[in-house]
Amino acid sequence: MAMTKYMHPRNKYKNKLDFASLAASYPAFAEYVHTGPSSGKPTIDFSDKNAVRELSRTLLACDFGLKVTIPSDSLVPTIPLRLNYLLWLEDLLNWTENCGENVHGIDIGTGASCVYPLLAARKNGWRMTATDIREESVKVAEENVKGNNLEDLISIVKVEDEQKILVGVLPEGKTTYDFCMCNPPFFRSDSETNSMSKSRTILRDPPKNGFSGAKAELVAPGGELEFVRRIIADSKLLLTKIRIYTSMVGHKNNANELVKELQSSGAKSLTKTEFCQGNTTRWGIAWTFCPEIRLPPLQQQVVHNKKLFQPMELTIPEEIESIEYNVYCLMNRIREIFVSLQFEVSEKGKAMSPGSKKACFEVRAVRNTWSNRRRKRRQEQSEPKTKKQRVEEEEEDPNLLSFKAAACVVEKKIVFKLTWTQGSLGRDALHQIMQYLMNELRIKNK
Ligand SMILES: C[S@@+](CC[C@H](N)C(=O)[O-])C[C@H]1O[C@@H](n2cnc3c(N)ncnc32)[C@H](O)[C@@H]1O
Repeated sequence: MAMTKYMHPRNKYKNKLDFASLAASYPAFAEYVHTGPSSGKPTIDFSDKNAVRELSRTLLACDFGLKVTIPSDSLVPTIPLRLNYLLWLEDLLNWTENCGENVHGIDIGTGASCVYPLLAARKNGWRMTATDIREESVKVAEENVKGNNLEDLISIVKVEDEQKILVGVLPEGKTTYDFCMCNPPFFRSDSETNSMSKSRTILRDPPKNGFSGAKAELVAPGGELEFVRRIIADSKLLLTKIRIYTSMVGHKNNANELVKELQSSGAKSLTKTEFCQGNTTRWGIAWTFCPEIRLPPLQQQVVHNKKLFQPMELTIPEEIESIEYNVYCLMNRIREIFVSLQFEVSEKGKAMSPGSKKACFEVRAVRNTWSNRRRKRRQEQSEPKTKKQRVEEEEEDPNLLSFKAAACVVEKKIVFKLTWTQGSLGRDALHQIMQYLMNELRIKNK
C-alpha cells in the first residue's frame, strides 16, 4: 500500500510524482525516465545514483525555484523527507506562536546540498546559520547559497573540531535562535554503511551504500545516538539561546532512548514525531529550556500515524429528527452545527446539490468549543466566568485540530466519516466531536 498518505498533510509529495511532466520540462531529468516494465508508467531506476540525484535537483528546481549542485560523492537529499522535517518545524513554531517574520534557525551538518537552509529560506524566508565539518561540503554549500541569491538569509560556518557541535561553533554574541535542526551522521563505522537495505524508492533515506555520500558525511563516532547526545549536552549549556532544539533520528530505538535521556535532562518540555515517507519512517525529537514554551504533548505524538489517519465511521440511521434522509440535508445540518461551534468549514470538491451522493468538508477548530458544552453552560448560568477564564477560553491555537467530515451513500445508507488530518489534540478529539454531532442529531449510541 502506498504510504505517502501518512506524510505530513502539507507535504506536496503526498501525491504521486508525475515523472512524465517533470521529464517534459527538465531535459536533464528526461534522460533517466523510462517506462516501468510492470506498471507501464514513466519512472526512473531508483538504484541509479545519478537518476536519484537528478530527481532531487529537478524537484528543487520545479517546486522551489532552487538551482542546486549535488556533487557526485555527496549524499543525495531526498526531498519528501526533507520537507516533512521542515513542515514539522513550521508546526512547532506555530504551536509556540513564533511564526513571525524573523525566524532564525541553525542547521547542524548542512551537507554540500545545503538543502534545509535553502528550502527554509526560499519557502519561508527564514534566516539560517548552517554548519558543516567537511571542507568540500562547505565550499559547495556556499556556492549553492550564492547561486540562489540567498546570501542575505543563509550563512555557513565551517566547523574546525569534530567534537564540536554548537558550543564553540556558533558565532559569539547575544544572538538567539528560534530552533536548531540536524540530520546527523547515521553510522558508527564505515562497515555499517555497507549493510544498508538494498531496496529503495524516492521516499527512502538514507540511501543504500551505493548512494552514500563521502564517509565523513555519514559516519561519526558513536553514530547518530552519540551525535544527538552531544547536541543535548550543548543544549544544557546554551539553554535558552536556542528556543527549540530538534534532531532527526533514523532508528526508533535511538529516538526512544534519547527521549528517555531528555526526560531527565532538565528540559522544560519535549516532544517526538514520526516522518513517514514511502516505506521508511524517521523520527523527530524536540526539546526546550524555555519555561514559556510547551511543546505538543509526547503521548499524542507516539500514536502510529496509520491509526491517526483512520476514519471514524457512523452509519446514519434512517429516522433522524427534522432532516430528510439524504447527503445534502445531512451535511447542511452538520455544517450548521460546526458553524455554531465556530469551526472554519470549507467544502471540498464539487459543491453539494440536493441529489449529491457524497460530500466532504475540510474543518478547522482553533478553540475547544465542544467538550462538556452543556456542563459549561449550566455552570455559567449558576456562576459567571471570571475574566481569566474568559481570556483562556478565547485564546486561539491555530494548530488545535483539523479534520475532514465526509458523507456518502453505501447500499442506500448514509455513511458519515470523520478523519483527523492534523493538530495537537490528536484523533481522540474526533470521538468527542462525533458524540457531539450524535447528540445534536439525536442519534442514540447502539
Ligand atoms: C547525514 S549528513 C546530512 C546532510 C544534510 N543535512 C542532508 O540532510 O542531506 C550529516 C552531515 O553532518 C556533517 N557533520 C559531521 N560532523 C559534524 C560536526 N561536528 N559539525 C557539523 N557537521 C558535521 C557531515 O559532514 C554531513 O554533511
